[in-house]
Amino acid sequence: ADGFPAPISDPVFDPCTVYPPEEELPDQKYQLLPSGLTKEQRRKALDDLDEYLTRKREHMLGYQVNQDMDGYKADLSRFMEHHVNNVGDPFRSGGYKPNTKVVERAVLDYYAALWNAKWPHNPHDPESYWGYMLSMGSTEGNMYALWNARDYLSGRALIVNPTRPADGMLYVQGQVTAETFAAEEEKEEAERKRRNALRPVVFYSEDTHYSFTKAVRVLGFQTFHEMAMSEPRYTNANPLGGPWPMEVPSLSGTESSADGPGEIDIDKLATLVEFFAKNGHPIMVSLNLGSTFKGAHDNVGAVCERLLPIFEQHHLVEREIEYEKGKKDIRRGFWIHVDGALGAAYAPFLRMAEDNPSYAHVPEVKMTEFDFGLRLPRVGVPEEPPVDMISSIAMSGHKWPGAPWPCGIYMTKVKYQLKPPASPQYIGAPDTTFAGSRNGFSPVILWDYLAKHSYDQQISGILRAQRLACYLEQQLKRVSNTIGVDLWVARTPGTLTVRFRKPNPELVAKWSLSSQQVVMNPQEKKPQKIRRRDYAHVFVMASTTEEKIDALIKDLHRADAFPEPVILPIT
Ligand SMILES: COC(=O)[C@H](CCSC)/N=C/c1c(COP(=O)(O)O)cnc(C)c1O
Repeated sequence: ADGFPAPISDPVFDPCTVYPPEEELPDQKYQLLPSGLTKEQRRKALDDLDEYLTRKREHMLGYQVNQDMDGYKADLSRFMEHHVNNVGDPFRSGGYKPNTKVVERAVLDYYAALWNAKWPHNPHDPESYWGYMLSMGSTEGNMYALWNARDYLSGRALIVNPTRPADGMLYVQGQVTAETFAAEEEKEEAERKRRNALRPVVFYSEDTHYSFTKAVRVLGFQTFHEMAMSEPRYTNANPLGGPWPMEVPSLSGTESSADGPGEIDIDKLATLVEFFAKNGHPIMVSLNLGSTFKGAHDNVGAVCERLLPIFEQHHLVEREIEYEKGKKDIRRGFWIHVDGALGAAYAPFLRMAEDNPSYAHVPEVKMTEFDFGLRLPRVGVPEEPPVDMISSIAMSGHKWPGAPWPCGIYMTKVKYQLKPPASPQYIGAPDTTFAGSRNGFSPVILWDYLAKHSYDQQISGILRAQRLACYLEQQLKRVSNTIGVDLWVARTPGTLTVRFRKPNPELVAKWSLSSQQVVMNPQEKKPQKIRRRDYAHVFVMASTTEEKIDALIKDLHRADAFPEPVILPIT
């Protein structure tokens, strides 16, 4: 009608009638036209968006992301003038020169030092670290860890035959040499285990982030449950008894894991791992350091101490992988990954505070060792060097540190690093990361954050947050007593989040409260006897203040705050 070219295709119906209504930010305002928008329309739409985001930022309490943008705008807005792209390996300059790889390397070195890795990166030293900054959040880091572990444990070598064109890719299915199982009396049994030796199985707890379910699907990496269901000899042999659980059970609370601390049940993990290890399968375990809903820290140290003897017993500490006739490689048969999306950013500083009396920090629970420095003596062969137990760590940059968009770090060691499946000449660097084009702004954001916050400031920051989480828990308990409603207030010791009964939708939206429904009695077979609870949680981050908590508490005192029909009086 306005003489401009009409849209290539008209909408079959008005988008504003079907998309989820955001009263505070109507779709209408953001519809784009072939003619573009006038300056006034653009300005108004952007002003409204800015106002909405400002209001939400000031009230965001429900997710583990720091809202404090720490003045990045002042320092860094000038970088919006640049198209940066860190395509290719961070440690190779590559063909695309407008990149910030020098900054990315500085950030990676910083965390390598923090996580007790051998640094700087040296491609010729198997023990030195390798890593890269993620263009997504820890979903990418965890997915890369699963890919890394899957190919490492299944004996695959992505080799580029020097005589082939540089982008040649060849998967060679390695074989675990017969010597590995030579001690087995029964040859047929040894042969069966040898066949399993390149069929890895992954374990993670029921409190693990949903991105793992997605990642194992994408990668075709079998969980222990899927392996058990696909192998007839395993299907009815769950060592825990009864049907195989989908994930490793978490520790139980008074009734079930629903009201438990959110940590993995190490006894059950060990029993499940043992079952597959004794059948010859290599093992991947992912552990949470700051779990999604309860902020729980799996006891990484205790898990490693429990599993190493199992790995020793079933030839999973050192295995010979034969690529081609006579070409052998000694590899691990286990991979422990730490999903430190939230906690890998602050756990080192908690451990420093515990070890330094000047911080007068008496922890509710000591923070577990979790990084590349975690080494355990060999069980069967004490003369051998101790075993470094952790193979990879993922961390989000937008959670505890608080980047303005998803980003993070994946870190492993050169000895586990996949040879790049392709070496495209046109980027001038090996394609060792997950993404093609990679965010080059995130390294600058994290660099600026780390340049501004000394270790001392970071220690004080995490101690403040822990104290504030305790304050929040007390205040919620007081609300519960004052209004005479059981709000099921709970905080796992040492974590930054408090969970409680989900309030009404208006308050959930106002404070961006993340919520989750749990079944309190999952063993119950009669549907009418199943008891569910709707929980919300607040995460205390650097941007969380006592004032914000007090304002939330005030809202929770409102008569309509908890409209639940069945409100159990305090017993
Ligand atoms: C419900 O909360 C979440 O899904 C948040 C990310 C959203 S924050 C706005 N957690 C993501 C997360 C992830 C995925 O990280 P992202 O890809 O950065 O979202 C991996 N591991 C753990 C333990 C996580 O908690």
